Formats: sequence, structure tokens, C-alpha cells
Amino acid sequence: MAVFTPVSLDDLTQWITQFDLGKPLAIKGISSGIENSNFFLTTEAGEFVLTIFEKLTFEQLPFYLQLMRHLADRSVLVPAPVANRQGEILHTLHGKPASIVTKLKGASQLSPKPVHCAAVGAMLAKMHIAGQDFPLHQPNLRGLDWWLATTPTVLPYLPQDGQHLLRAEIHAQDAFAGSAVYHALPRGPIHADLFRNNVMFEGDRLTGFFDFYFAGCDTWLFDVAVTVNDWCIDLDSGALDLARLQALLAAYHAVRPFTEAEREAWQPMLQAGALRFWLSRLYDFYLPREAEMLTPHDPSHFERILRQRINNPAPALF
Ligand SMILES: Nc1ncnc2c1ncn2[C@@H]1O[C@H](COP(=O)(O)OP(=O)(O)OP(=O)(O)O)[C@@H](O)[C@H]1O
Ligand SMILES: N[C@@H](CCO)C(=O)O
Repeated sequence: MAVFTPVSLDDLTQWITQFDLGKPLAIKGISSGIENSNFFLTTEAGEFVLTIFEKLTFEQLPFYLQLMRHLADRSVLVPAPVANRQGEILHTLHGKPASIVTKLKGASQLSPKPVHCAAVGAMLAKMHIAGQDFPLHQPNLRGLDWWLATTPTVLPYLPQDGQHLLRAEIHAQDAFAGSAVYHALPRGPIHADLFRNNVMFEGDRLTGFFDFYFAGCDTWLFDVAVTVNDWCIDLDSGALDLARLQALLAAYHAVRPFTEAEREAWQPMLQAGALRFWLSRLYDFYLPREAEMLTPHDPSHFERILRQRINNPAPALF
């Protein structure tokens, strides 16, 4: 159960008239989300996803929704926010921020093969290029500043060897972020959470990226590292799967060639991608927010990935 704010067809009868979507025909709560109340909505115009935002505010949402609109307008496969007749894409329903976006076809591919990784790599590169002229700016809110602030909060919960690893890695990442190589990295809006459960496929055909609510402006290579650390690994050991890795990187590189600085930064960036999710999972595990509904993700998964990246450096980027 993850619909926090119920919505019925009756609630929509009047509300939906601000859009050119015809009459609402069916609405069904989606159970898998943990951040928002999501619904599949069928109207005379087709199928959509209605979201009521439970935590994000009216001030925070334009960056995410406008970014999706911007990318969709440039043929990147993402849900397109639907505007009302006034051209607005952020709405109010039951007193909370709400959006309607197009529904992606298909389902998540949770056991990806190289062909799926290649599709993800190519679309990610396309997304980075398409985001270059996006006019709004928001930093990656789960970037270095957040890692530095969160580390002392979670350190006391870790055993000695975990504390040692976390201290060493945060120190290394702080130094890396001050380096000339880091400052030479190309950057722009990134998804920043492109895990297997945030991409849809129909068979082997990618139909879209979704869940942009961790997006922000950061290095493109960080996005690639986060994506690789989920799509191109053996989930039990955290070890890289070279066939999937090669497929994702080659497809990305064919659309947007990696730069020399990115080649130099690849190893520390893979570690940064692992550190980010180790920290957020530690935080959610040891300091759960009030009224947290679901079991937090296992932090040790990303500790394993971080140790793997340190002990078994990835092949060089081409
Ligand atoms: N545009 C879309 N098209 C098709 N399905 C969607 C779309 N948006 C969301 N979904 C479905 O709704 C589910 C929950 O969405 P989403 O992951 O964005 O929610 P969330 O509340 O941010 O959850 P979480 O934080 O767990 O990722 C997805 O797993 C997916 O099945
Ligand atoms: N992808 C994140 C969850 C937030 O979307 C994780 O696996 O920790």
C-alpha cells in the first residue's frame, strides 16, 4: 500500500476539465512507489500517470517537471508532463502539488543483458546532450556537500572497518572534487538515480526513463557511474560484468564521446557513485524518517560495491 492521498473518479470530474484530456474513465492506485501517491489514469485521450507529491514542494517541483518536458520535447524517452490550457504543468489536487505525465509502455528489465545496457547507455548520452540548453539550475542535492554533512551522522553506527572505509573514501572524494581533472569534466542536468527499476522496456526496446526526482546539475560521468553500478554488476557480489559494461559504455560513447578528463576520472567516479548510495542507504537505515512505510534498502550492498571498485579497478574508458 503506497497511496497516501486517495483520488476517485468523482474527485477528477471537475478538476480534469482544465486539460484537453476528455472525461476520466478509470483510475487505479500504483502500489510500488514510496515517495508519492501514483495512479494510472485513463481518460478519453489515452493513458497517463497522475502523481500527488507527498514531500516535494511547489518550489522544488518546477526543476524536475520542466526538465522532463524539455527532454521529452527533444525526443528523449521520458514521461512528458501534460499542460493544462494555461500551459501549466504543475497543478494542485487535494491541496497538494500534482502532475499528469504520459504513461510509458512496458515494464522494468530487472535481469538486463548487454542489449538492454546498450539501450540505456545510448539514451543516457542522448539525455545529457539534450539537457545542455535546459535553462533551470538546481545542484545535485545528493552530491559532495550532502555526503560531507551525512558522513558524521552515520559513522557512529558503523563497525571499525566500515568507519575506516567511509573516512578514507570521503577524504579521497573531497580531494578529487578539488582537482583540475574534476573541474574539466563536462556537466549538466543528470538523472542521478538511473537504476533498473527506473527504466521501462518493451522486450529489448527501451521505452523510457522515469523517476526524475533526484535529478540535478552535476558531472555527466557521475550519472554514467551510478548507472553502471546498478546495470552492469553481479548483484550478489557487486563485481562488474564486463560484457554489460562494455555494451553500456560503447553505446554511450557512440552518441557522446568521452573526454580525456573523463577517462582520468573514471575510477574515482565509480567509487563516488557507490559512496553516494552507501551513504543514503545508511542514512535511511539508521535514521528512518517519521512514518516511513517500507523496509529501507540494504546499505551493505553499496559497501560491497565500493570495496569491489577499490580492489578491482574497472577497465579504462575508451
Ligand atoms: N510515466 C510512467 N509510466 C509508466 N509507469 C510509471 C510511470 N511513472 C511511474 N510509473 C510506475 O509507478 C511506479 C512508482 O513510480 P516511481 O518510482 O516514480 O514512484 P516513487 O514514489 O518515486 O517511488 P520510489 O521512490 O520507490 O522509486 C513505478 O515503479 C512504475 O511502475
Ligand atoms: N535507487 C535508490 C533508491 C532511491 O530511488 C537506491 O537503490 O538506494
